[in-house]
Amino acid sequence: VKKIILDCDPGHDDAIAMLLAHGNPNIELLAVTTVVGNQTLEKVTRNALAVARIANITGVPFAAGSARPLIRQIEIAPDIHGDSGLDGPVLPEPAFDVDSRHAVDLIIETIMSHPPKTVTIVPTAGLTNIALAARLEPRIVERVKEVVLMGGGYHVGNWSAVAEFNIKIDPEAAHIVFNEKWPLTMVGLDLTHQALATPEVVEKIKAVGTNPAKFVLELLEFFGTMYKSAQGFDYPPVHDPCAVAYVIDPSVMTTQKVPIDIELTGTLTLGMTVADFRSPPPADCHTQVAVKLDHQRFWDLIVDALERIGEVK
Ligand SMILES: Nc1ccc([C@@H]2N[C@H](CO)[C@@H](O)[C@H]2O)cc1
Ligand SMILES: [Ca+2]
Repeated sequence: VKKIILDCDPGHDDAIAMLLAHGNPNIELLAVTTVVGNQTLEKVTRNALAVARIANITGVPFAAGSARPLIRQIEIAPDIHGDSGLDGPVLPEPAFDVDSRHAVDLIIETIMSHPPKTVTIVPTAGLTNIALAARLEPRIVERVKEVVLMGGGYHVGNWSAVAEFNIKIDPEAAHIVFNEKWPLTMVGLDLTHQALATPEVVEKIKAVGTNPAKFVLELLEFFGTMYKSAQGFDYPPVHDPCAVAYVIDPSVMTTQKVPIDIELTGTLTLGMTVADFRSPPPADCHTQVAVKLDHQRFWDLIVDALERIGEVK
């Protein structure tokens, strides 16, 4: 079983990533932490607790983290996620309250209380909490098993011509995270733009026939409408579950070792994840990018997770 910390900003695709992590038997969700991104910290935290209620996630601490990027001004994404950050479905009242600890403290405590190389960090949002954790307790860098994040893109951008939202909203935090020597897998837009929720996928989810599945359908409906109007996609790319899917079964996508660094001073390129494919990667290269997704197997994992979650009233 893979033990993970999910650091997220729900967010339609973050919500589906949480359901996948909760429903898949190979994953143990140790903690869920939130950070400003798709919406304000308050909104994404409330959304995370609502998803926990919908999926009946219990016994897992949910802690709120940074309300702002390290240095820059807040950028949110209402054009895609709406004013609540999880527009579309009616959200229930949370079943439990957010943990009293700060997300950064919960991340550190979780990693330091488990054996070395047993906990995976799965960020699906801006990297502010992860950067702060590495600065507050540098020992987590050696101790984590790996970082598997949704973010960046080696040839694709969505928040600028060349930068992806999770990186660009806090590029200094991303620079810290990508330059620590922990094993890091970047599941970027190059990969996640293949994870389209096509009508066939929607039919399979509909066939599950439970309330959590209905919630996912309502998320995809809104997300799809906004993606069409804002970015001209016929079907929405569901980014964040791709990072969880890699942790579940690395063979669900191909990867390539490549040095990556983050642009901090470019006028046109701020927040770009610059992958240097030029020469064979150095022997000590600790980063890799995700390239090709097995679309069928990816969506089968999500349908399977929903089937295992079953009905929740
Ligand atoms: N336009 C847009 C902006 C932000 C996101 C969020 N950021 C990442 C994709 O860029 C995902 O984690 C998703 O939650 C998705 C689309
Ligand atoms: Ca996200």
